[in-house]
Amino acid sequence: MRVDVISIFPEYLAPLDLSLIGKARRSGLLDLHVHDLRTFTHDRHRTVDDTPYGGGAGMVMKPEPWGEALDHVADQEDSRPILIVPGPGGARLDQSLARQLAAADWLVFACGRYEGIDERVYDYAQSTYDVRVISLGDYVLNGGEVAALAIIEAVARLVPGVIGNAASLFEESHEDGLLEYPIYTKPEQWQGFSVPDVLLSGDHGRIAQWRHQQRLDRTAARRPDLLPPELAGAPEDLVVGV
Ligand SMILES: Nc1cc(-c2cccs2)n[nH]1
Repeated sequence: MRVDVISIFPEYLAPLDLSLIGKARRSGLLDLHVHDLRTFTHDRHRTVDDTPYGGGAGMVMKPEPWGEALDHVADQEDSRPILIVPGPGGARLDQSLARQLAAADWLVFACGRYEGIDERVYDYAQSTYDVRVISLGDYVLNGGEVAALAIIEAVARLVPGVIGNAASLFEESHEDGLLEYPIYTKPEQWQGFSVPDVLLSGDHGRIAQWRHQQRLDRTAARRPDLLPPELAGAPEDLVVGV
């Protein structure tokens, strides 16, 4: 998978050199390119913003640098990339959308700052990109970089080979609609807390059943909205492993 990120703060994307994403870059699984939007300005002050037409607070990101940056990125390949513009007004990222994006060959991220990007950039990009506005949730960040990091991590870890043990992708929260079961490791006793006996039993059938029930209980307690319709609204003690 190829990923391009355009930002006025390219150093914000430095964490992508770390851990599993960094390893995927070095192995060639992830072809990541970060671009400084100011590269595509031509004035002495490398201006990327200006006052809003119609008045209002704050500044708007000028269309010209974005147009040049998007043309520069896209003209290196002949396929049609997905352009992701993180924003609070977009489609909310969830595991299903992350899986969809993980199937793409090429993602390009436009990280807005200030009050946002001139609307004509979204219109202009349509001819070359599949434009998507994606939100992390109903709260406002100062810029798209943090959202881009989150989306890239959620997507890249689903690319085959990025996570060494693919089995660990299953039974994660939201992978199949339920939250994950509690996990434990050594020591058996810690600060007066014990590991549940069933996990020490060696009875894999009982362990699987206990873990499934734990997932149902946790989902009923923390995210009842995720429960399947047949269980939605059932009192917690009746959400029995099905
Ligand atoms: N979910 C979300 C995205 C954002 C921003 C993206 C770019 C500027 S603000 N805020 N909240």
